[in-house]
Amino acid sequence: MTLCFCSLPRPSPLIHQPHLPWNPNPNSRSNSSLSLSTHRLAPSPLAVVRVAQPGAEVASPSPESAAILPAGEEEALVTGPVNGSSVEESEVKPTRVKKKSREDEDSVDNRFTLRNGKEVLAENAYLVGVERKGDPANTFGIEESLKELAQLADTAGLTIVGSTYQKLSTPNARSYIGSGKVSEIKSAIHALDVETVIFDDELSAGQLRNLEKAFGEKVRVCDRTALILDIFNQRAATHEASLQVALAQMEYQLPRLTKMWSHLERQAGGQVKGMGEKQIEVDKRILRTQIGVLKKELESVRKHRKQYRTRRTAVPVPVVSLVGYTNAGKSTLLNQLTGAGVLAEDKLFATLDPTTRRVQMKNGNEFLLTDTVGFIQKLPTTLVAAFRATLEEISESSLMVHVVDISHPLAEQQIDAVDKVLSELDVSSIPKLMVWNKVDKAADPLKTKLEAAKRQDVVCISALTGDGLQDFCDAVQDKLKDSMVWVEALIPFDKGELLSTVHQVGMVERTTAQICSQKPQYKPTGGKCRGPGMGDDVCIDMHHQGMALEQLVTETTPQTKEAFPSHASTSRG
Ligand SMILES: Nc1nc2c(ncn2[C@@H]2O[C@H](COP(=O)(O)OP(=O)(O)OP(=O)(O)O)[C@@H](O)[C@H]2O)c(=O)[nH]1
Ligand SMILES: [Mg+2]
Repeated sequence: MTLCFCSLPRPSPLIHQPHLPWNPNPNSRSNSSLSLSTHRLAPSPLAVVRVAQPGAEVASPSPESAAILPAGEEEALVTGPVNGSSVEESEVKPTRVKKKSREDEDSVDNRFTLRNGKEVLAENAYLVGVERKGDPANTFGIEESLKELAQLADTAGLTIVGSTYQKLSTPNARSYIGSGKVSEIKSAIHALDVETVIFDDELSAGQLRNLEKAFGEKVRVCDRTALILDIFNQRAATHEASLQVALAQMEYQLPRLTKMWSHLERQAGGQVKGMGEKQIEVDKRILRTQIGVLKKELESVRKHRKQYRTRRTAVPVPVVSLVGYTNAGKSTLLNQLTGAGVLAEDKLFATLDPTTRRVQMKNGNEFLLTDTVGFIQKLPTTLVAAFRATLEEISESSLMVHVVDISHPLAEQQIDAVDKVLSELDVSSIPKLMVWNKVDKAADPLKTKLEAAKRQDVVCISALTGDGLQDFCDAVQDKLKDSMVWVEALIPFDKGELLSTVHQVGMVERTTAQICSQKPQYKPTGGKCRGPGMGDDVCIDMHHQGMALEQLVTETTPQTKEAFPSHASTSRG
């Protein structure tokens, strides 16, 4: 007889697939929730994207961006998809383009860069920040925050031509920055041919409007939130991600609709003011309806996703989710361990959709590893709320692995920013393991490793070179064990096939020969217990959590439903 000991995972790890069955075509235009969109209400992307239309060189997604085109002789009206994201046909809006001379065409051609398979016009962007004196929440420091904003702008396809910041105790209610700074930026706009001014903090509708007035209507003004939303919009590749981004954009747009109408007012020479006010109300109502429809659709996507994951819980393999600051190396780690081949690049928000893959450890144990969307400081709350379905992957995992880019000068601040977002999610009860990644890039890798060794719950790795991955798997296994309970169980000799399942889903601690006659309480009802000399039964001791073992036996081997669980004695370990 053989007595073995193993552990089983938390009872409800939910498993999912990266591409959901109800989304055969991620860029499908059949999303009914968006059909209410009118061209005026659709959030306008920041980047200008080239469309494949004969005779049209550039399609501008918004009236503002049309203005950035070099002055041309003639105007033409074309329709075309703005940026290839999942928008409805009805959203495809007429956009103004200019027919240009060959010289103009060449110069515009040179400014297009390829972003996520789309050609994006690299507008000249100028960055503006405010350092709030004595603000304890401002852990990043204004220069670092602006550096990150520059990275975001680069990811969105913009060209940074300059930046500035101002120290203020409180931002100006009307223009966010002081009037002197506004004049300084106006000069920079002329000198550097600036087309977009991006503010590092979220601006109110009034501030946006006033700054646009101050800088002139050819200059687009936006904030960090709009930039992040725009990147998400560019990157959304699945139906679910597109829905979530659309919702976040509409929520962001709702209080800012006045800005859009004031633009039209300018065109009409201020003659339609009263009508405009009425129109804003109508627009807001339409937008609210759209938000409601989107929320409903997302709720059904969520339910679908949940049902799908529940079906996969028949074999409760633990799920480990990778969380962390954007660009920390989560996808690289998933690729190294599983060969998933997901996109990993030196850009912010490379990943939007979660991907789950099975990790097989050397000792035969398995866990599922889920790559998730990265976080960032000042992450728009609308985005966190809209990505609820995606972020549920984290809240339903057995273990969270917080991946940190330890070579980054602001690693500590990034850790705090991630913890802040996590505190908004319902994940405080989930065990956490911290991984210091990119140790190969650290100033002193050896010192960093020694520092990690001193700390509990920290593993030092290089996802790129593969250094420390075995330590990582061991640490994951140890951590998973913490969330399991100890179970001692007898497997009847003639139910030996259960052993492989038990090894797969639990952690076998010990295997011992056990003579049934000495432990009559383990005598199986379904199997035949053999006495000494007649054969061995298998008695296992394992960690599991309550129903997991019952589920395992019930759902994977119904014929042993009566025999196995009734002979497993459980105790919290
Ligand atoms: N030197 C070094 N570079 C790494 C390591 N891990 C990841 N990188 C690089 O860091 C960049 C970002 O890696 P990703 O895996 O895309 O990062 P991520 O956390 O998935 O980023 P998001 O999807 O944006 O949240 C890529 O250029 C990787 O090659 C590492 O251990 N060492
Ligand atoms: Mg990633």
